[in-house]
Amino acid sequence: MSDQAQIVSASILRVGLISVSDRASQGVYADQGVPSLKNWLSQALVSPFEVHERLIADEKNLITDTIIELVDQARCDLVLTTGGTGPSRRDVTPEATLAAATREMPGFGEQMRQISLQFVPTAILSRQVGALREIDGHAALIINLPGQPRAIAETLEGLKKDGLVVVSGLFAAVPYCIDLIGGPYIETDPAVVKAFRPNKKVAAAKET
Ligand SMILES: Nc1ncnc2c1ncn2[C@@H]1O[C@H](COP(=O)(O)OP(=O)(O)OP(=O)(O)O)[C@@H](O)[C@H]1O
Ligand SMILES: Nc1nc2c(c(=O)[nH]1)N[C@H]1C(S)=C(S)[C@@H](COP(=O)(O)O)O[C@H]1N2
Repeated sequence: MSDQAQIVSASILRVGLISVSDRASQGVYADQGVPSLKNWLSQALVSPFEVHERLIADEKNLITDTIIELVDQARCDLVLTTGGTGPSRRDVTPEATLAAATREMPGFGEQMRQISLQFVPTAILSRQVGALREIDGHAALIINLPGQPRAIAETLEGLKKDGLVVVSGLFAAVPYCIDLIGGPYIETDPAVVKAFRPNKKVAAAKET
């Protein structure tokens, strides 16, 4: 690992939240995507964070532009999208995400489908991806989540039984990923999701 990757910042985590929904963006139903994401983050994160919210239609260029704006202008370290990952013609969030990305992080999509299979057999219909957008002096992790509001907690938190983790939630890997791309140090409530950091040097750097 490079020295640069060891650098951790004490600054606030900036999170972009994008709800991708034709009907919620037209007011046909109230958006539950962004509120569910905010609610989950407020329970899971014990370190400071701020959110930048967007509610948009399932339009590929609009989704790509919104991700780019949140990373490049708002300087978000993490962008979570919800909705538009399935096989319907209007579901274009994965393609739009990859259009904004510099590198894909295939493990996020793989793990999300593993988790979701514990809840619904239709998990394999989600084409959700994880990716990085890296620009001069800044980088962000972008993760697609399914549109069903309940899927947000399911995929981020994973499956627990009698207090034990049966399938690890994908957020367990997010803090270390943010460390590695030079973002702020994130701490979670282990009762919601336990952050896993294999490299003790990063944790030690944070304590000094
Ligand atoms: N932002 C949202 N707020 C509330 N419920 C939602 C939202 N997005 C999706 N859902 C619910 O989850 C289901 C699956 O989400 P999906 O992203 O496939 O939406 P969809 O069927 O393409 O419709 P739309 O884009 O109009 O929300 C939706 O049919 C809807 O019941
Ligand atoms: N955890 C979880 N994952 C899930 C679901 C769900 O309810 N919970 N729904 C599935 C279904 S029915 C579909 S079609 C795909 C794509 O959903 P999206 O288009 O709303 O993103 O996500 C799948 N993944």
